[in-house]
Amino acid sequence: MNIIEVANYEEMSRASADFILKKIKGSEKVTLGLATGGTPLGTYQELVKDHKENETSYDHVHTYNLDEYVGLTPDDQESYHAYMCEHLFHPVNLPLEQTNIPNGAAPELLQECLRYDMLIESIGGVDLQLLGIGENGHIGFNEPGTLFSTSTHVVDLTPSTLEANAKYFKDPSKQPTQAITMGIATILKSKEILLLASGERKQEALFHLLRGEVTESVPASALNMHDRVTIIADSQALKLVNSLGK
Ligand SMILES: N[C@@H]1[C@@H](O)[C@H](O)[C@@H](COP(=O)(O)O)O[C@@H]1O
Repeated sequence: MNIIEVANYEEMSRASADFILKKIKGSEKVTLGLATGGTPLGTYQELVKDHKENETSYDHVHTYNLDEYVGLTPDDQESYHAYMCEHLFHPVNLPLEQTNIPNGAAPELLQECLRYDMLIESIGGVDLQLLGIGENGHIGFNEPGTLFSTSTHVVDLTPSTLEANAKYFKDPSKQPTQAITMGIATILKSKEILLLASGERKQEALFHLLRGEVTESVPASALNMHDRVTIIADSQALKLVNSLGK
């Protein structure tokens, strides 16, 4: 695993945007797996800034998001669809027909999971998957205990994940308790993975990922089974690793 330690959130966001831009500029067609949450927001802002300054084209970029809340339609302001349109797709002029996000409002959720998984299978896994990490070590919405062999599935969110993400909902009582997420096996199909972590709240999860055993009780530890993973993390997120792990 390639670990890049940076000073803070802003540096993490710049380094991660540079990493992604190299992929975008280096190929005629590129498939990106994208994440949501607070962590990648700065990265998307940097990509938007670059697009404004350098007119970087996204015409050859196809995207596949990790997850979506069950019950939220794509036009719901609190859906991950809306998040992606607002923070990346619209500002960089990414053709919307080249974007893919699980449909959390699909009438047949199991069928939707199968459709999404086959879509990713059909491209042989994304070229680069961007990941954040949950405080309990989840990736996508794969909660502790998820089998490493899982493909895209519907998940019941744990109390800790609900609590950590409640801040993103104006009315926390409207926060969905289920989500559709790429599975661990789906994520591991990616040709390359970039995981971002910032802040003290992530230090235990990062410690388990980097120094703990590979176990289904820490979903992110599955990344140790992949041979092209880069982690960009700030000093706060690496605090425990640096103090105990050397
Ligand atoms: N499904 C998302 C994850 O993809 C994300 O990594 C996590 C951490 O969020 P944040 O970056 O806001 O800490 O939140 C959610 O659970």
